[in-house]
Amino acid sequence: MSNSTFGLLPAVTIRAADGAQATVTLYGGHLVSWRSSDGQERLFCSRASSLDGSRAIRGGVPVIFPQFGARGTGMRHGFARVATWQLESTGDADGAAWAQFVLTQADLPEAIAAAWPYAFTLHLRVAVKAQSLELHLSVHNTGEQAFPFSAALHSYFAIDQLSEARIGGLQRVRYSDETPQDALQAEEVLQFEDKLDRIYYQLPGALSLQSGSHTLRLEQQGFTDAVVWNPGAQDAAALSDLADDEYQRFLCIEPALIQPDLLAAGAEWTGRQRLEFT
Ligand SMILES: O=P(O)(O)OC[C@H]1O[C@H](O)[C@H](O)[C@@H](O)[C@@H]1O
Repeated sequence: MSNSTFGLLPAVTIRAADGAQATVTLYGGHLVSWRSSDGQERLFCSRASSLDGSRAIRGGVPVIFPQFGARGTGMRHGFARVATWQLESTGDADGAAWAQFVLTQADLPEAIAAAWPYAFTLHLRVAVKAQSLELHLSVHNTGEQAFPFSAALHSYFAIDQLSEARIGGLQRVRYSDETPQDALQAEEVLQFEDKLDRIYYQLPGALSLQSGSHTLRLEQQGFTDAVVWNPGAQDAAALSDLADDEYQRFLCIEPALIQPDLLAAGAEWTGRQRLEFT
């Protein structure tokens, strides 16, 4: 483990013995870089992103908690991605390097804590080895009152070209988008070249993302749903923290728990994702 910086943000870099590495900024508990053991950067981060703690990082893996998007009365996508986490522990296990980060109610600025007055502890564990990455997010209700929450890992994967990327594992899965009716995906492979913003519910199994000669397998547990998002040309142009052409270079595939779950006092929820390139 070494301390580093990413832009102006303090960060922690972990390295496995085989060369796989990951960098997480304390701001957001945000995984900003994942290099598999072949040295390839697997995550996208916008060259126009703020990297000074003034707003969420555009890229990497933002942690979404306690609300997804505008589905609630709180901050868009919640406060976890703009709060400052702490490094709790690091280590090695079976050739993997890991680091665990923690965020509690006490770490929140007063106004945010007042607007969401529940006692909680979030843990994010990041582990890398060879061609794989494991992310564990847990939510612990440390208070005496139940609270509802949604959560997601808003991963931005680096791809060669949007129009050529292929997502598998979504056939016959129900999704919602901006149209009024939910639909079932007919195609075996999802391929698109401009804006797409869908929530797929109750995934039956693993997903795959093929880009160039690489195939990424995505497995998730605890997170029941997955969001697939790319802003496309027009929305990308309207995002000040994304360069106009950059939408072609990433795809967000986000393990998510969209319908708020009610977490009882003392209870804990864990969502896991395992990513592996083949
Ligand atoms: O711009 P942000 O707040 O980071 O949100 C970026 C995107 O996140 C999710 O993927 C949503 O489904 C999109 O509707 C949203 O545009």
